[in-house]
Amino acid sequence: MIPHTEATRPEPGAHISEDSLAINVQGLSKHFGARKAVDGLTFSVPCGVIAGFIGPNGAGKTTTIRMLLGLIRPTEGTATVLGKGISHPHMYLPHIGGLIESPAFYPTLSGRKNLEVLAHLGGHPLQRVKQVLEFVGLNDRGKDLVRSYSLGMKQRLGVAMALLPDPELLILDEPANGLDPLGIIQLRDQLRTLRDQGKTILLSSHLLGELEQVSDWLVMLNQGKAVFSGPARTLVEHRGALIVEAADTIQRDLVARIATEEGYSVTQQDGSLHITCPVDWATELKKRAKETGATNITVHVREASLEESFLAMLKGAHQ
Ligand SMILES: Nc1ncnc2c1ncn2[C@@H]1O[C@H](COP(=O)(O)OP(=O)(O)OP(=O)(O)O)[C@@H](O)[C@H]1O
Repeated sequence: MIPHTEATRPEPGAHISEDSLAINVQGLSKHFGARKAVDGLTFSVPCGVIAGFIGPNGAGKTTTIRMLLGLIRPTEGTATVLGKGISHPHMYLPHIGGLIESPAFYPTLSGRKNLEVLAHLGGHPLQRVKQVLEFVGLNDRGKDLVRSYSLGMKQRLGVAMALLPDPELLILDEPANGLDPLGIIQLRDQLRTLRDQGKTILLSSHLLGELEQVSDWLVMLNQGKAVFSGPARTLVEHRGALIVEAADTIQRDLVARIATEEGYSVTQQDGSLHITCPVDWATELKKRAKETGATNITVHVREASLEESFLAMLKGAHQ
């Protein structure tokens, strides 16, 4: 499997072959009694991207991650991680690093010692401990006992733990938990560095602004199902808005009618029309406006934020 670099990272809409997928989930379900935590979930993540994994509380993100890490078995469906089926996690676990919920440490050992113990157990070279401590910015606190660490420092140590095996794929569940704003910026840079080394990162977070800045790929979950899986650009471009200024009310009404007939929501704001639609519909709108005689209009394109896209997706708004 060839990891994607800056040059080979998939472009929006590019066809992605199955063997270039780091994660491929097909119809995966996990039921806890009558509760369907994950319900026929299908999505994929290509190699070499940072994939944001988002969804409201209880959407099934952690349950999915637990299945991908081989911690629980699915009720139905299949998935592959690095090309190997999740029914045989020992085939791929040595190549992945995971951080899920609050990682467990030995509180009475130092951060460095915790990593040394894990390196020993996992058969990783001891020099990795220094490298990962430096990478997460904990080198000068490495000698301190973990029980004296702040929440953010424990999160950093958790990321260091996940990096110990120099994994091809990193699965991080809420890694920004407890990090201060500087820590979040540093984490973002660290993730980009790892991606640029060719690694794939699946990252769940409630901080949509953060995910928006760092994700190449997005998987959105709601009630155990994927409501979107694809390049991040596609989503925000698709969910944008057009702000139309017209020379007079007749032309404005003509434009409003074209958009309404197309099924898009149209509102008036400060004398302009606000059309919620894919931003690439601007060309079609201008053409049709001209045909109907609205020749003196200006169309501004406004891409939606990830938050707006996410909310619209959850409401099942017109695409
Ligand atoms: N072991 C379990 N037993 C019973 N129900 C569970 C179990 N684990 C998860 N659930 C339920 O499955 C659903 C999905 O939970 P999950 O933790 O996967 O969601 P999540 O998307 O990670 O949520 P959050 O963003 O709040 O962490 C929830 O309704 C949860 O209560």
